[in-house]
Amino acid sequence: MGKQIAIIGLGLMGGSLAKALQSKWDVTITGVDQDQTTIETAMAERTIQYGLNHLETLSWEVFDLIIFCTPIEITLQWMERIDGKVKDTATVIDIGSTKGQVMQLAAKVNYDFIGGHPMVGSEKSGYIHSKGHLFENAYFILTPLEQSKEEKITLLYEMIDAIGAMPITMDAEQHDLFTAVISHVPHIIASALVHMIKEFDHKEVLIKLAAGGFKDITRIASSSPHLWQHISLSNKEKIDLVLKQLLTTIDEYKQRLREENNDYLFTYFSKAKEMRDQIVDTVNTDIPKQYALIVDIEDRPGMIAKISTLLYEHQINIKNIGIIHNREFENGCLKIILENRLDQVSAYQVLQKHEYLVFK
Ligand SMILES: NC(=O)C1=CN([C@@H]2O[C@H](COP(=O)(O)OP(=O)(O)OC[C@H]3O[C@@H](n4cnc5c(N)ncnc54)[C@H](O)[C@@H]3O)[C@@H](O)[C@H]2O)C=CC1
Ligand SMILES: O=C(O)C(=O)Cc1ccc(O)cc1
Repeated sequence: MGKQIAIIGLGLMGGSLAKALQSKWDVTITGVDQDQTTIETAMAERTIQYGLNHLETLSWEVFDLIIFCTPIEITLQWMERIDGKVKDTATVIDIGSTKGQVMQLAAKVNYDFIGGHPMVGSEKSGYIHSKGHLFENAYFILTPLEQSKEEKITLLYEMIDAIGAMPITMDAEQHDLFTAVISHVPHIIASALVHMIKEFDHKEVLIKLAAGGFKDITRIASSSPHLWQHISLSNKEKIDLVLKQLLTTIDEYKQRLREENNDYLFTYFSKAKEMRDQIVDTVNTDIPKQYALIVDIEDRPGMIAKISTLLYEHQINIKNIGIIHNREFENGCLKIILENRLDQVSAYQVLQKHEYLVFK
């Protein structure tokens, strides 16, 4: 019969986790979501064996693993309400984007709660956008308490391995600072850049012209406002600290620009380039960026061969092809480099025609 798992919240993340666990582990999944259509779809697709549209009557004591995939404030409410209701051998986790608040509460409740955060997602939300291979090659952060039991951490390592992700352990404080730096503040800045447009005349023209860099850097401003409102409130101290540091950097730039300090300006951009190029290197060591396509596929044997053959049949030369082994903030995990722009466009069309999810 396998493990009895409850997944609370079957949206983008919960739906994806349910799909991944259903296909990769020996499990019986009960899915709970307030949205009845979500439950019906997940049942029809056999993502879950049992479905419920409210939490009040859930038999918490039957589950080996309970996973909260709800907005953080809902997770906090229910973490308190289930105290005394889960069995001793159960492991309870969440996958929320901030860890300070949940881990403070985890230290008080009388069951074993370990924080989790897969460092992958998208600007979309809801079950409709969920996919079983979302977690492949993504980092999955765990924030255990000092008293967390070894066998429960091991179980979560097994789960992370089963869904194709890579576990990293840290404490909640460190997690919230790191994510403020690499995720939360970048989301705030992306939205600030979009707001900046309205401060200037000819807004419509500016929007029309906003391509290239502006479009790249503001993609994440299209994320769920509800999600980011709650992430912001739930990590306000760390976000404040990081924003302060960022404003110091910008103020210094402004000052040096006024002084026309040429050396400073060059160093500003060259140091940033040097560091940004290193990030690209850790994501993928040997694939250059130009004429690239990203294909959202499952990381399983034969997929590269299948796509290479398809492009070969259409006389499209591949310069390089490889799996991206860190999917954080990426749309897909197979990266293809083409010889030239024409091949890039042709490959894009061929792959789309064969119903691959492909990004330029
Ligand atoms: N969206 C992303 O890219 C990522 C999100 N996360 C975290 O995952 C969690 C969920 O986010 P998403 O899946 O993106 O949101 P979502 O909006 O796609 O899904 C949330 C689901 O929870 C359900 N829900 C809300 N309140 C409920 C309640 N009281 N009872 C039952 N169901 C309820 C909603 O109906 C919805 O289906 C959040 O805590 C977020 O911080 C973590 C990593 C990435
Ligand atoms: O799509 C993107 O770029 C994201 O930033 C997705 C994301 C959103 C929230 C998280 O806690 C982790 C990842």
